[in-house]
Amino acid sequence: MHAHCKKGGGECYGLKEMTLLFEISQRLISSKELKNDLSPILRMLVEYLGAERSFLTIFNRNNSNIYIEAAYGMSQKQKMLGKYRLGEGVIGKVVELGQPIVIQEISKSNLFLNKTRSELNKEGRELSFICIPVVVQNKTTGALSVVRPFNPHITYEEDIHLLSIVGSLIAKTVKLRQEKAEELEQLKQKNQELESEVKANNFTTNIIGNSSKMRDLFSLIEMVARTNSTVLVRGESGIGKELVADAIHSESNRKNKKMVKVNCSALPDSLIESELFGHEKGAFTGADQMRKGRFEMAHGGTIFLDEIGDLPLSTQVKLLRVIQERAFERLGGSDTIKIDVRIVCATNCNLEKLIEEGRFREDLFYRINVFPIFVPSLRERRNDIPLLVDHFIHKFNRKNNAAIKRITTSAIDMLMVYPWPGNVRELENVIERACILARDNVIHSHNLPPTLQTADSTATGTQEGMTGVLERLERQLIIEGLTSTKGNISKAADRLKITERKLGTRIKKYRIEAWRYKV
Ligand SMILES: Nc1ncnc2c1ncn2[C@@H]1O[C@H](COP(=O)(O)OP(=O)(O)OP(=O)(O)O)[C@@H](O)[C@H]1O
Repeated sequence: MHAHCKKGGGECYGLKEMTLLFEISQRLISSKELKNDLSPILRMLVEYLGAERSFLTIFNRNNSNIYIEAAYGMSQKQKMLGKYRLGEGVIGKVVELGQPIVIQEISKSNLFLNKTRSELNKEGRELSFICIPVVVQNKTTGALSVVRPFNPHITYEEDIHLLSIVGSLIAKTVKLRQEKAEELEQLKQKNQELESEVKANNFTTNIIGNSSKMRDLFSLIEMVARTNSTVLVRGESGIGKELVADAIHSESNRKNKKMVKVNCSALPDSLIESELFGHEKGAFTGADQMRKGRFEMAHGGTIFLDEIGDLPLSTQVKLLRVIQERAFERLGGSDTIKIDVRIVCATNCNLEKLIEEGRFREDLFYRINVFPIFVPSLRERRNDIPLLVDHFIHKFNRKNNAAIKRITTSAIDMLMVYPWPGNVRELENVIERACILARDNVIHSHNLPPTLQTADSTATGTQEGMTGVLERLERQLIIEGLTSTKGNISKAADRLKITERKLGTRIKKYRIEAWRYKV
């Protein structure tokens, strides 16, 4: 190397540099740890060259950022500051062009950005910056830089030559670091995506809707969630009242505590009290152990009382006391239990009418009606239908590992005009059924249930005659009855004001699959 030295003098490259290269290669051969830390090599470079600092930057191909991977002679803070875009400053240019760049006197250079905010001269002596690309398989993986006092005895070709040899010695390690960093970056990105998915998985992604009515609903939920007020969620069946209750809990500061759900209509009157308030051992025949009730279980959290209109009058009195005093006794017990619980109730009943009929206590009504939230029916927000359909197709695909891609315009048209007595629940069922029937991963109008087929789409029109039209109407009414009672035949018969037997024969006649409406 001495032979290449263009200028004479003691600072000329020579044996010293040969020794440096030899030592670097020795270190690379013997140490596995260098894979993790390149700074010993940078230190050697600085020491042998009498340089100020040296650093290695790596190019991240995922985001085109170049950052300092290892350095010697720089603080941690300076390292953090050393971030460059492809083509930005000296380093960005070296990586972009794959060519070395030398800046003789950095204090006079425009290209030298000094992002790391380092000194631009050393005790009055100018500093030079030499940067070479680290190339692996013809691709620039990073750049190796040295900042050292300006030395008029050394030509820059020599600097570049020496650094290029060091660069090729460490190239493999740099490549590994690059891959690792990119992998890390990808994981970070994935993590961020998941995090935002979880965040986005807040109530507005669970409760689908973009109509103004739904947006109003979202802001009501947000407002009330933060308080401890009792909430009454009202609206038709299958409309998403339970989702609203979930949202109130998950948006509240009780979200890390339990949410206990009780369906007041699902429990026989004889059991509801012990279910809600618990019982002591021996409180009644069969009570061979003490059992905590749902209110106790919900302590610190939220209790959701669904179908509150179905609560027997005797239990209503007790509930009133819980709401007023947050206190109760277990069945058969005398100790008063105090609880801290947020109460959310829901109903699809006309509570005002129940009060008139003496089936619901007026005082309880006022206690639970502190903050009523009305959930709009699907008919009132038809423009949400396409969004909901997409959501349910996605949900079905995920659940069944299916690949339904789309729904035809004519099928969507049919969904848009249907009155949806069973609301979103009915729409969900219709889409699930259509997904099962879809043959080419596309939902067509013929995959939708007959109730949705209009005269136009079935091409019957008035030709079917009065009996046909009446039968269709009868069938539709039965389906609506079943939908609104979740497939409960006796309740549906009640609602349709016909006997259960009569409803049974009609269901058979029209080949209605009543089980489909059970949820
Ligand atoms: N806005 C919505 N976005 C997404 N899914 C919804 C929406 N509304 C309802 N659903 C879905 O419809 C079904 C019925 O919802 P939910 O049980 O909350 O209704 P509900 O009003 O409580 O009914 P009910 O009064 O019969 O208890 C659920 O599967 C729910 O996930």
